[in-house]
Amino acid sequence: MTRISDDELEDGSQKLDYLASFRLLLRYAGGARKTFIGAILLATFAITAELVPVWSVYQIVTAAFTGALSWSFVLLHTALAVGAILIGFAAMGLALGLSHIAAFDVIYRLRLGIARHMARLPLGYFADLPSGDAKKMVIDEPEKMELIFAHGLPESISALATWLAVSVWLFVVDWRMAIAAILTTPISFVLLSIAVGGASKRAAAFQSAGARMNASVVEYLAGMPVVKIFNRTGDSFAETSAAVRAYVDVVTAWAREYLPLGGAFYTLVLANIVIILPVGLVLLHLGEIDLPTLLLFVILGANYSQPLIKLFNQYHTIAHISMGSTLVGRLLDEAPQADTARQLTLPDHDVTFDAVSFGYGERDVLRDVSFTAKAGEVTALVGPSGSGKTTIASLIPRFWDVRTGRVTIGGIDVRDISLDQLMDTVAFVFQDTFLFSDTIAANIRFGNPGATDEEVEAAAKAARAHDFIMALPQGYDTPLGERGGSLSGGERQRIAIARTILKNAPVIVLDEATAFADPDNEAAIQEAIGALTAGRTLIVVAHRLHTIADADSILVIDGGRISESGRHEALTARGGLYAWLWEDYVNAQAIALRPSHPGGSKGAEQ
Ligand SMILES: Nc1ncnc2c1ncn2[C@@H]1O[C@H](COP(=O)(O)OP(=O)(O)OP(=O)(O)O)[C@@H](O)[C@H]1O
Repeated sequence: MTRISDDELEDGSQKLDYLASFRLLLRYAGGARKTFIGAILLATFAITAELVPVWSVYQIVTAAFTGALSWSFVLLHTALAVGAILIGFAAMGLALGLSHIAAFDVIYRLRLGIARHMARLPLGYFADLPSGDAKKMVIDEPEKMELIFAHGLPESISALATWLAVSVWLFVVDWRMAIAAILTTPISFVLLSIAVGGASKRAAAFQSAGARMNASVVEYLAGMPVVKIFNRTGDSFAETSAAVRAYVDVVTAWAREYLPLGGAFYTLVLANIVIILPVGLVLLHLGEIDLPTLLLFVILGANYSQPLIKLFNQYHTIAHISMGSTLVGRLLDEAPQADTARQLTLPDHDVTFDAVSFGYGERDVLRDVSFTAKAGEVTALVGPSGSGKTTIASLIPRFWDVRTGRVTIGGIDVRDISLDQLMDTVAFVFQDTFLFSDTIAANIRFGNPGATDEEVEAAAKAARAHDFIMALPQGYDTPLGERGGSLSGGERQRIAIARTILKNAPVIVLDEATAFADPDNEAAIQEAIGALTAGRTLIVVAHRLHTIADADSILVIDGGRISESGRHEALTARGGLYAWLWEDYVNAQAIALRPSHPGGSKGAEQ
């Protein structure tokens, strides 16, 4: 899984992988490599050009002391200084332009790579991935990397290159003064590495506290109806407020640990004047250096470690972004689902499970499941909650792959059928119907983008959805709210069935919703399902047992195994688990429909 586990989050000692973003950069740089190198060279040139005025002053002062000063000399060096400033300014602008072009190129490729990779992961993976996480991976995290790729990288490398070049120059001018100028730098770096080490240990806790705070606020807002109905506003807000407090605590602890040493670093890096000046004055007094050299070190030496501050300011950006880049890296390392380009002709559309075992992670859920759902028949999966019915259904379109055994369609292992062909062959109606924020017609047409208006309407009629659609003010052109929120649950499911009818897939898997038990809707949904059946392999995960009393085959799932199978009459007569489930169901229905419950089954749902 790409999410950082709770244990990792709790354990603040998890170290940051500072190179995570750079690894992604190398992987997706492609043709942008040259542009990046160009940007770095230009930025180095620009920063070096900033030193020309200092060099010019040094030359003028030296000339003044040696008696070689002339107006033309001063003018030449002034012109050089001004020219260098202008050229440096232009070069830096160009460097940033290039680094942005390269960064957006890499981020575009990275986003595409993540999206392509996600499309090749088992579909079940997304059931476990909160939709916010998916967006974070594709949109937000790559976006943040722009700060590293477009700014951090060229600025850091050019700052380091410039610092090294100036160091060499200072050593060439006078090695003793150069040592005096550089002396505080190693000490300040030792302090910084201690500060960074301490802060990086808290990085995971920092990220997790931030993520929890966000999640808590979003949940608080999203769960407002439930919070209000149960009158838990105070408790619920207390939890959100605790999450915000926890974040503040982590940030404060981080700041307390980082700031003293971090502050000492910034002070020391720029404190070399306290060494340069006394050492310089002694050497001047001894006649070892001349005044221009002392001035050069005072002007240049005192500030020359400034680029290093720029470099280490990037540390915060990199630390902030590395955790996200690590998650993106882990997502990209998830094994994709094996696929084949072969287009096969399936001899028939019988679906067979052959000694299938499967589990989520370490946990076994299905054990040695074998059955055949015949084309043209209705096969029902029934059993207690959590017995594995939905899991069996989800192995058919390869939402997950089996652990052992095989699932076949027309005798061919689903893993040998291309994913494209498999998706064309199998339609899956989910318990939780997903509708897009688009018109009703567009939602139905999603099953077959080429369908005409007449075909869309015919599918809606077959799904018993046409009448309620026509009763809406804009009919088929009625826009739906987010996730179809403006329709009732039963209406949403009939739209989903219409979409499936239009898809016209030979194998249909229907994970029956439990929630829509009001009699009108139920009868309509039953008729809609009837329309799906003709000539197809229909596999229904059934909760309301009377809906499958006529099924050609009923498989009773218990603890991940098939405990019984047969038709309704035979199974009820057998007196086993199915008979018990049926009796239980009939009793529950009788209670729900008793006149003392005016709301009927709806009342029972509350
Ligand atoms: N994505 C998942 N990750 C981990 N465990 C899962 C996942 N999906 C289901 N499970 C577990 O697998 C077992 C079987 O779940 P499944 O949804 O197949 O049961 P079910 O018979 O369809 O239940 P219900 O009738 O309540 O829908 C359950 O214990 C469930 O907690």
